[in-house]
Amino acid sequence: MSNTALTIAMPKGRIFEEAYDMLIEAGFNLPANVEMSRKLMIEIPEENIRFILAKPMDVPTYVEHGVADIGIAGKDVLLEERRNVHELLDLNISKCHVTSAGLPNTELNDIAPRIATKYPNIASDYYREKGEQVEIIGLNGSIELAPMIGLADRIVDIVSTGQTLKENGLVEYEFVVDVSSRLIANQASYRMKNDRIQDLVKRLKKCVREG
Ligand SMILES: Nc1ncnc2c1ncn2[C@@H]1O[C@H](COP(=O)(O)OP(=O)(O)OP(=O)(O)O)[C@@H](O)[C@H]1O
Ligand SMILES: O=P(O)(O)OC[C@H]1O[C@H](OP(=O)(O)OP(=O)(O)O)[C@H](O)[C@@H]1O
Repeated sequence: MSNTALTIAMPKGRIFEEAYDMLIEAGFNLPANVEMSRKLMIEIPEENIRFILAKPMDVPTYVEHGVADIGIAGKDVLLEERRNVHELLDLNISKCHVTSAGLPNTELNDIAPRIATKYPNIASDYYREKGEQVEIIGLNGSIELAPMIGLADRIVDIVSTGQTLKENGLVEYEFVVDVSSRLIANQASYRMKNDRIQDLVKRLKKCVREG
């Protein structure tokens, strides 16, 4: 098999640790304490692979533009960003779901209820498919605040343990979509570096935990 260079975009933050553990298990000799350092590029010369550390939402952008051949991204990010990338493998890590939530016992009576979210595309797709007209209010984090202080009637956001909703007195209303992290590839790299990419998929597939 050829030893063409591969660039892999890894998300910093929440997914990083689980993805790192999987790569180590798959035999990639990543250095320890990567996340503690401020380095944004890590080379593994013996594999001719380099890793770039990116903001989770930016990973599909690097991959679509071909500056990374491969990336790891949450399904939420893929649905929101709608980038032209090839989805290779469900890594089954960083599992959570997208939901609508709000204050308990509140009906949506308004003509266009306000939905606060950092996923404007996922939220508008969801309500459009239901035939409901809504006003989307874009936020970047602490989404749960929005119904508590009267900025929105509902939020559309990630739920994992449910602790954030609970601690802020909110309840789930509607399930939107399941989320886990996926291995993605640039469309051209997938064709041109297919041997290398298939080898990577094979190695990681062995490390995917079901359930
Ligand atoms: N509470 C959670 N539990 C499990 N997985 C989560 C949770 N929240 C988010 N995720 C998954 O992890 C990915 C990255 O989340 P993370 O919070 O690290 O990034 P982010 O939301 O872009 O944050 P920041 O803007 O702080 O970098 C999300 O795209 C999603 O797939
Ligand atoms: O169900 P839980 O286990 O409580 O997790 C859900 C929380 O995790 C995410 O927030 P994050 O920690 O990324 O912070 P953010 O408010 O900056 O988005 C998400 O937006 C929820 O607020």
